[in-house]
Amino acid sequence: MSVIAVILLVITICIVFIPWYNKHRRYIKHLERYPSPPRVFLLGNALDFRQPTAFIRKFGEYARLYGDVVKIYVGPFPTKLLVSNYKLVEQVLSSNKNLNKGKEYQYLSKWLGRGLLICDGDSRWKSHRKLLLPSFHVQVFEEFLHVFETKTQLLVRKLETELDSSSFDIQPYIQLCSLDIICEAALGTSIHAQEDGDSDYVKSISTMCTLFIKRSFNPRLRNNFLYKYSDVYREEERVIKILHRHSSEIVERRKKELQQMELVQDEFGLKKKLTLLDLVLVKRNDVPTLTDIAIREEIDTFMFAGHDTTAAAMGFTIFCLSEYPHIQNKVMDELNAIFVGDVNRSVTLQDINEMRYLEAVIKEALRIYPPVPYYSRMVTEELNFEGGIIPQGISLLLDVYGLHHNPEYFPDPDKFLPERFLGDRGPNGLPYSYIPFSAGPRSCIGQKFAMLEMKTALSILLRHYEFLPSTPKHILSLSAVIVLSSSNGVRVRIRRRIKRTTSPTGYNS
Ligand code: HEM
Repeated sequence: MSVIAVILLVITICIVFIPWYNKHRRYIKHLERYPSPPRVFLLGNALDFRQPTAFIRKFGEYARLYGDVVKIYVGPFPTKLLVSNYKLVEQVLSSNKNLNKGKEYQYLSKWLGRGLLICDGDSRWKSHRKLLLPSFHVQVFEEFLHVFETKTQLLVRKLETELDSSSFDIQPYIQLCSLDIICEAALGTSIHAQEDGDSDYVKSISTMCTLFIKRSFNPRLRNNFLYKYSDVYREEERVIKILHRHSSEIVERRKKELQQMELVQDEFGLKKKLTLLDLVLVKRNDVPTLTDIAIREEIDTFMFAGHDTTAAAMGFTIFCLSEYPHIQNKVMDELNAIFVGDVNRSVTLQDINEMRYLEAVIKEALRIYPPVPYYSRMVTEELNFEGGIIPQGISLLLDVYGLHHNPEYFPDPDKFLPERFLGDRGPNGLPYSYIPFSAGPRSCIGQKFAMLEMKTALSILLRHYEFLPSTPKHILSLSAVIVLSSSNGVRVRIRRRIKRTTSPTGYNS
């Protein structure tokens, strides 16, 4: 190697390595007071997260052994804090600062671009959120009830094949139903996921989630340069093409249809055949950053953020109901009073408002099994917390699962007790201890949509079927692949619910 080459190498090292090293030394200094689990040289704690099923167990163990703010190393330096400290969670979520998501979210950026979920919390995010918010108004949702209903009726028919099974995994059924719902409600198009679960689009969504988790905790794949030479990268390129082609085609088709439609404008834009995409298309001229690509990104975001989460919540709610028959009976009493024994009557918004106990049941299932068990925020403005500093560049991993299972906030945390949610003030008067939809400025925009979808779908399913525990008893193996799932399925048994003959209303099994 020539002298010049050596000098250039030294200069490069100085330019790249020294600032990088200094930044991380700062982290070490400021984060000194937080404990950390034992780690491996250069790899840090990465080896603890080779399996998605390890997350819940490992994070639980970290919090138990090291406290409610734990330093995590992914590589040679600390980059994350696992946070289940109520005060810090409140400080982060309620603030208008530090609205950027953690670094891991970038790994979804090829798919979701700068869509609402993963974009930085800047003025662009603010204007898009403001524009999209009216699309999630309850008045708009009345249009979606029909979609929720027809897709759930199809699910009811699909489940008939399981009537004789001693147990089966209900999750894939619900997942496809939820995908059908979000596609029809968000895009106004039917992808017939329940009829063709093997479609490339459906499979690509699930592959993307798996690739994301592979990258998040693998130091080699986290490096953008090395990542480009991996199999994971090639697989990602393949599925992204499928996902983008699908949503772009739909956006283009819908744009043409809208031009041809005779529009009757109301305060939300359209009166008939309203979809989330229509609402965005109608309002696009108000926001210059809402280009064709940005619209596709928002639609991809709805697809991603809106289907797996809701499916997980419904699957776990059904599992809880199968395990707690007396609670299922209470839900049925409520449904009997509302539908007066009619299995087929359509659900109205008025009915939904009356389903208070079912709502408490769903909320309690969201507590025990939060569909997004962890989410993260990047510290962009250093935080003052308990007399110390959390420096810029650190990612805060908010431990929703840990908070929801903390006996201090929820006595008997593993018990399914919907009654916790029947009062007006929430379960304990501590709003940041229960955050399945996050909270504050970047909370879930689809929360009301999801609750409406779940209440409609569950009220239909429960009028048709009784959910029973599987034999032998099924123990869930929880796995956090962005969204909480059970790696051995969500197994239950079903029995057709028969209308009671002794009483004018109600059902029996
Ligand atoms: C039970 C169902 C759902 C759960 C548990 C859930 C949970 C969450 C959580 C925890 C966040 C914050 C994530 C973070 O900070 O990284 C979030 C954000 C978001 N959710 Fe949901 N979600 C659900 C359903 C939906 C639905 C149905 C939609 C759309 C139709 C949706 C769209 C979004 C969007 C766009 C954001 C980003 C909001 C922003 O940053 O401004 N979600 N959701």
